[in-house]
Amino acid sequence: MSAIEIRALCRDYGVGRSGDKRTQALSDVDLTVELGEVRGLVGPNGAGKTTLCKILSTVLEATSGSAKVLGHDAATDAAAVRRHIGIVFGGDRGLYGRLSARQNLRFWAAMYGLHGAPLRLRVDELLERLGLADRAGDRVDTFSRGMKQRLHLARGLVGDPRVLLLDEPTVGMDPVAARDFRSLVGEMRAERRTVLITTHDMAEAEAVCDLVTMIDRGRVLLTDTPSAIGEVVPRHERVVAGAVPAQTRQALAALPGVVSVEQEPSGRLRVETADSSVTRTVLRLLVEAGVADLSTQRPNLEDAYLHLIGDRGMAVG
Ligand SMILES: Nc1ncnc2c1ncn2[C@@H]1O[C@H](COP(=O)(O)OP(=O)(O)OP(=O)(O)O)[C@@H](O)[C@H]1O
Repeated sequence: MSAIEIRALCRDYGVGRSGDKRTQALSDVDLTVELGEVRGLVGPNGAGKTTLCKILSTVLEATSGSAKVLGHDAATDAAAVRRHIGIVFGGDRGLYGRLSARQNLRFWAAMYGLHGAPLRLRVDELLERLGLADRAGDRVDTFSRGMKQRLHLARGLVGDPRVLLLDEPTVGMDPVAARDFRSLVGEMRAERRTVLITTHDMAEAEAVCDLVTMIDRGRVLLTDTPSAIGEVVPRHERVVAGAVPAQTRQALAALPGVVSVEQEPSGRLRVETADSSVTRTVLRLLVEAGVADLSTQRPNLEDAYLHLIGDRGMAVG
């Protein structure tokens, strides 16, 4: 049995009163996520990621097709699906700002049917585990975004779910908070929980996901490991160099086998080459010109995203 099994899933949003066109948010989506896997779902704004998460979490019905969690159908067996999933959204949605972290968690634990000593124990364990114990009694509206996200994750874990849906979990977090959050996702994997994480952030998908599914305009484009997806872009190698003299830059641009020479926002020069022998020539030229700030790169997931989807809805960094 797979953790998530989606077959021929379609979802249309209705016609407005003015009779304007229906939006097909999901078209014939097939997706299988195995137990214990961390799967990324990446795509631009409006790709259908949230719609898919909503169907899996039983708050939205599909127009046709099926979505199953641990073998339970989200449409016909919603109560069983809800018992097995935890849902974590980005931002402030779903937190009670005027209550403390502990009060929030106790409320949700009660919603999951816990009470008395087991409820208190579970809440205190989660506060401890997510590094919120020191601030457990403080109002949530005094929390930083990273702390709110950890509280969201605690909320998602309160029912001890086998499957976690994380919808843009690190949106708006600073890099340190985002890194901490990603290491928590690593812990979820170590506990053999299945995680489906939607993100715009390619670095995040690359850092935490076993497999990534790219989706655009409601259709699945491809599913593969982050590094294999990096391979779908033309296999140019890349040299990035800082403080390159203008003369050397011109010489590089004129070299046969150099595909492009561009300045990055950081001011460094990015040289794409057709193959590794050209890369060696580029490196030699740069070293001879006294350039010390040098690195070589292979295409990554972000390049693949831009190649396949373009820069619609892309959030970089
Ligand atoms: N309630 C709704 N009524 C009508 N159309 C909707 C509704 N919700 C979503 N849509 C449309 O369905 C499509 C998919 O939206 P969805 O929110 O699932 O995308 P997304 O990939 O989550 O985007 P984002 O990254 O912006 O959150 C979009 O064209 C959107 O405008």
